[in-house]
Amino acid sequence: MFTNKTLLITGGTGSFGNAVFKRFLDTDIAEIRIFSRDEKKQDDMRKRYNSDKLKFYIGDVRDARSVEQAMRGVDYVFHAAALKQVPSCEFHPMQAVRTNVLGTENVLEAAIQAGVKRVVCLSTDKAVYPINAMGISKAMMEKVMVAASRNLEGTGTVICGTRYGNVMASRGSVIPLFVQQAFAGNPLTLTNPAMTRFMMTLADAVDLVLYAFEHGNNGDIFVQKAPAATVQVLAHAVLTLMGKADHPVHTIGTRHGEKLYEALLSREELACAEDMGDYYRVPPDGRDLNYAKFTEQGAQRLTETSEEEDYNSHNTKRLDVDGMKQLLLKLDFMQRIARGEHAEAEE
Ligand SMILES: O=c1ccn([C@@H]2O[C@H](COP(=O)(O)OP(=O)(O)O[C@H]3O[C@H](CO)[C@@H](O)[C@H](O)[C@H]3O)[C@@H](O)[C@H]2O)c(=O)[nH]1
Repeated sequence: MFTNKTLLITGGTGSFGNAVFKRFLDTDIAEIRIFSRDEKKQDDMRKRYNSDKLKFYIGDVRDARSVEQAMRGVDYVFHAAALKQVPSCEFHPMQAVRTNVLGTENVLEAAIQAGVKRVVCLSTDKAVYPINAMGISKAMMEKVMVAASRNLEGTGTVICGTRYGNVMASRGSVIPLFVQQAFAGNPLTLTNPAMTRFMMTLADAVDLVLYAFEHGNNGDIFVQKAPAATVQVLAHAVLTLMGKADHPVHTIGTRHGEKLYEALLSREELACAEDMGDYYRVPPDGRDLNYAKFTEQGAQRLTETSEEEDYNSHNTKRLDVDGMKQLLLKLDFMQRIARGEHAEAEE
């Protein structure tokens, strides 16, 4: 299916990069290029997978030349390189602009120049109604992606995007933190018990990106319909699975730049989204820059009085403690923790 094809993954040494290349490793793809700044992780991957298909490119999406060099002869791109920590982007917003916005421009320009066939850009729910620098920079990344996709008719290049929410048990996230606090005999720290988050596994995130890869048209953004839970439910589910249902839990308050709930689609996007079963597809705004058209043609389905809501972690399917436990047990990490073993966070 992918004979003689070359795939490039920017940010390829990260958790997503690792998960996605494994899906391609056993196909007939000719080459998978791992592009990242991280020499050490590249070396670890080289030794660990020892595959002729894997090629390693040291570079930075901020450095257009490094991107152009890695892009030569590439057919498909997954653009996963990003600054994604909320606090660090909050303190260094221009670093988020350089990597997430300008870096994306570099990747897309290079991909178009090199005649790449398909590019999928990875975004986050934090880009919808953004309130922190990370989300704002990702929202701009999406705008750069959609704008670039407008000029591609007749070129053979398709650029589209995905948004996903929290990846359960990813490194540095709340699930491994709760587990570690419970092991250490410290109270679990809840920011706000009523705060909700979409719950997705890394496998779900990869499925979503591969769905976009297969079905995306220029400028489309795909999201997966996902369940959500409050952090209180999450904490109780983790503790019950560890056999520590009575472990103390403290409320510490909302952190800087955090929302009570996340949205995967804005109200305006949901109004024109195509329901594809497990996914929503949001096509780009097809109006051109002709001023009259842009200002006079409103979205048909949305009026000021329309009751249409956004798609968010408060109004999606809500998991109770049992449902949350079942979902947690899909994770290798949680299965091991539930058996009383030590486990590292999902990659
Ligand atoms: O001690 C803690 C830490 C976190 N939380 C809550 O747990 C939820 C998830 O927090 P966390 O795992 O830190 O994720 P987010 O801050 O939502 O951000 C994650 O999810 C984003 C995608 O939405 C990624 O871009 C980020 O890199 C990743 O850290 C939130 O409601 C937090 O308020 C607690 O209750 N107690």
